[in-house]
Amino acid sequence: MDRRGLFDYILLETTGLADPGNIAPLFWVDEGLGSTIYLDGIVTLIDAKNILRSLDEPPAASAPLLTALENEQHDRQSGKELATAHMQISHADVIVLNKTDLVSSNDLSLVKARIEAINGLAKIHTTTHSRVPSLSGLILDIHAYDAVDAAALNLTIEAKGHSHLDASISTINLRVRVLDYEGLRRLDAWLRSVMWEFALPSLETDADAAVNEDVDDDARHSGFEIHRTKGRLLLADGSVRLLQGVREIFEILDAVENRTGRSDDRSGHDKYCHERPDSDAGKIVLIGRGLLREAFQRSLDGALGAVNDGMKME
Ligand SMILES: Nc1nc2c(ncn2[C@@H]2O[C@H](COP(=O)(O)OP(=O)(O)OP(=O)(O)O)[C@@H](O)[C@H]2O)c(=O)[nH]1
Repeated sequence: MDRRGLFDYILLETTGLADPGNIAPLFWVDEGLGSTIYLDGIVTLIDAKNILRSLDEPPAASAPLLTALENEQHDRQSGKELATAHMQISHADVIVLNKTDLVSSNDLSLVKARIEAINGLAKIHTTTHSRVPSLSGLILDIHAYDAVDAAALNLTIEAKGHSHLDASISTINLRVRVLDYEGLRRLDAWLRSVMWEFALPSLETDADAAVNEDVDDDARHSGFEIHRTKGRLLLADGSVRLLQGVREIFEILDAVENRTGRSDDRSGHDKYCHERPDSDAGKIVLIGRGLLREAFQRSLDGALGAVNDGMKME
């Protein structure tokens, strides 16, 4: 970086065994530190012919060189274990699904469905010989860590609807009510519990939350892990905040958006958008292992509580 201005992009190709979630936080540096590098996004290249086998083989066979952190993560897992291929798909912002000429269109549909079941957010480009129509916007300059496309969040799951295809890992979509500042504080606390403690706050243990007799044991679900987080939060003052996260690191940013709900670039963090987007609720999308949508939704609703309905702004 001493040679400022000489590089347009840095494209880091990891080994086929790398877990992108260990690497991404290193490059997702706080702007306050003055780094001229930012994490643009994670692109995963998939071999359409071999991917299903890679997803189904046990982790020990697919990833013999696990780091200590990965071992710890595998130890935490219950049920079906994750292959490295799962990690590389779940963290991807863009997926290049290559060698499509080597599979039938039927098999290609199965592969796509399986990928979408794991990661409902990633944009998938099908290719032969990895040829994409252009690099910019598809592979480079994707701004996956600053923009949050409202339409993409809304489409996730509902439209794709393959959430049970992969038992190990999935994408879930949570509704978030319009938030006042207290609600935003509570959401932040909920995210910290979920991402840092791997604990889903239940209404029974959260003294601040309203008592709800419907809560049962699965509301306090654990043994999950979250790989990627994205969200759009609507505030009662009409502004929009964006949520971005990878593994235990997350950030809530002010958004600049136009009417379509498509967010602008990083330069706009300090300004607020006062356009109310079409949908009447915020959305959080989580990608990870062991995510039970109903339990997460109930826990989140409970954590946000009645204060959230008050629409009080300071
Ligand atoms: N039929 C067909 N062959 C392809 C395609 N893409 C790559 N290949 C061929 O597959 C062979 C192996 O290449 P890759 O699978 O890309 O190997 P790689 O992943 O770069 O290998 P490593 O980086 O060592 O992991 C080469 O002969 C490529 O020409 C494709 O879309 N269709």
